[in-house]
Amino acid sequence: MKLLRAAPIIRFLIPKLHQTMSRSLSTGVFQNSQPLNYRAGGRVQPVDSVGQEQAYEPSTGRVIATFACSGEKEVNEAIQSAKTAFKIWRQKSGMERSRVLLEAARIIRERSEELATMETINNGKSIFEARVDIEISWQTLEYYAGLAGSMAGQHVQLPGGSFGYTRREPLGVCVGIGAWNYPFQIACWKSGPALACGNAMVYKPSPFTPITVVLLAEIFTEAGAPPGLFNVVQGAAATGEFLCKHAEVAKISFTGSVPTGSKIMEMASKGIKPVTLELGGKSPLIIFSDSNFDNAVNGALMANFLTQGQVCCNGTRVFVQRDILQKFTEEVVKKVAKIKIGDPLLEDTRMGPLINRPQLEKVLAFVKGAKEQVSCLAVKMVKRNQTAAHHEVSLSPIGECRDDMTCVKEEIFGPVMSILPFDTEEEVLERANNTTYGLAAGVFSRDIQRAHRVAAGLQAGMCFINNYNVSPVELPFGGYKKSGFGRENGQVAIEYYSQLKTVCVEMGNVESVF
Ligand SMILES: NC(=O)C1=CN([C@@H]2O[C@H](COP(=O)(O)OP(=O)(O)OC[C@H]3O[C@@H](n4cnc5c(N)ncnc54)[C@H](O)[C@@H]3O)[C@@H](O)[C@H]2O)C=CC1
Repeated sequence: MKLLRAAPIIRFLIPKLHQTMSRSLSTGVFQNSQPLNYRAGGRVQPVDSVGQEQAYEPSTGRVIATFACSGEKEVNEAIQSAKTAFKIWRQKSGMERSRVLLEAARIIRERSEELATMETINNGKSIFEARVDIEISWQTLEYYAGLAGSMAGQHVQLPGGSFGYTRREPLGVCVGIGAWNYPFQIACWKSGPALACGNAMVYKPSPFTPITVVLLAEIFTEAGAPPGLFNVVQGAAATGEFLCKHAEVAKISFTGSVPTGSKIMEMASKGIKPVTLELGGKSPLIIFSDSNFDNAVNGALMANFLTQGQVCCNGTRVFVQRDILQKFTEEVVKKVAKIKIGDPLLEDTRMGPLINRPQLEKVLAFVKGAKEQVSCLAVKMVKRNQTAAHHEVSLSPIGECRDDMTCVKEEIFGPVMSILPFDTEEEVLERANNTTYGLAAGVFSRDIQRAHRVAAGLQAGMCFINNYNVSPVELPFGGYKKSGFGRENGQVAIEYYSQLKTVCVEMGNVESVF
């Protein structure tokens, strides 16, 4: 997400921007020298491997870490480590778990500048955005710390003084598999509710971004979590499959692409394991001509260009009512031209490089295809450093698109906004819903009845009215249709990391029918 997450906090952070941040690392310096797997409360080298991966600093193209992908034995070691911790952790009261999560949140807050810097180095997003991600991360742990103490069942009176009650119990060892666009934040979105419910976790980050999640593991240990409560295995698809197929795993929570989500569901089905799938999107953002114009333009920028456009819930199909189309497009183009692209560790940069060369090429292919089909109103190509393969970004609001264009139908995962004209509410709603995805949607209008009516008609799990890409941890987040199922954030996430036991108590004698 995904920066669904950021806007209120961005406002909150602006004053801090002017402070001079003491930072020991600059671009082109960091080199990982420590083991990146974590189990039983410490960093370890994996006991076996299925190949090797390299992680890059996107802004320079430098290799910053080379690591072994964990094999079946190492995955099993991590799961056994989690099982050991689970036995201790599940016995703790909600308040005891809460204290550990609060302490972890406090440490993240204290180390936020260091964590944000590492996230920027490994992911390429601007330091400004990385700070927001870290802020959301500790807020997530605080929120679930708050819920941990109040998880409770129901008491139900039955005839003759008998009664029943329900207990909300943890699932066991949960697996988290994360994407590269929000490495630290996704790990907190999964571990926060999982640990609050009394589970242990084995987490596999994307091989593109292996660094910061290990810092999270260390923070949980420092905060007082039993050794093995949060473990990290590194690797790509093969390692992920060992995790998904392991008999002792109770649940899988995944963030990533639709094809991988489908494979994970298939593997989970063999063991009848519950899954939460947070997948991609091609979300619509509908702008009516009666909306507050400046807000609508700003909303469209927030919906498309955070984290270089690599956000699953981005509103990449921007439907604009025809009478304001030209003015809107001109204003967007003007503002896009001013976005400061550059070294992501510099304070005034708002857009860094894409995650890697293949992602850049994928985005450029979409832009090329679109240019052949429409007259692009603006395509800005930036090549900051010819020698660094990864250090490029393409920024493109593409004007007057049609629904049948590839760039309008497929998830690009880059800084490309497609602008589509529309005339009526009925027409735009039908076109907005004409997609196999359903993660997010937005509507800008001053007509409150219309705004709510359109939100009710949109087939998406997360709808915004007069804003876009804000996601406070208090609100559930997740998709409709091929964008997945299950929810992260909000109170409801507790239901996805726990199971309900019913206890039926007889206060009288057993009346046998035999
Ligand atoms: N929903 C979202 O937030 C995200 C969506 N995406 C979409 O996915 C595209 C590809 O990005 P990727 O990182 O390659 O996504 P991916 O779906 O291939 O990988 C996501 C995670 O799943 C793991 N994985 C891959 N294959 C697996 C398997 N067979 N079993 C278990 N785990 C497996 C990966 O190692 C990674 O940790 C992007 O271009 C974008 O369209 C990517 C990142 C985040």
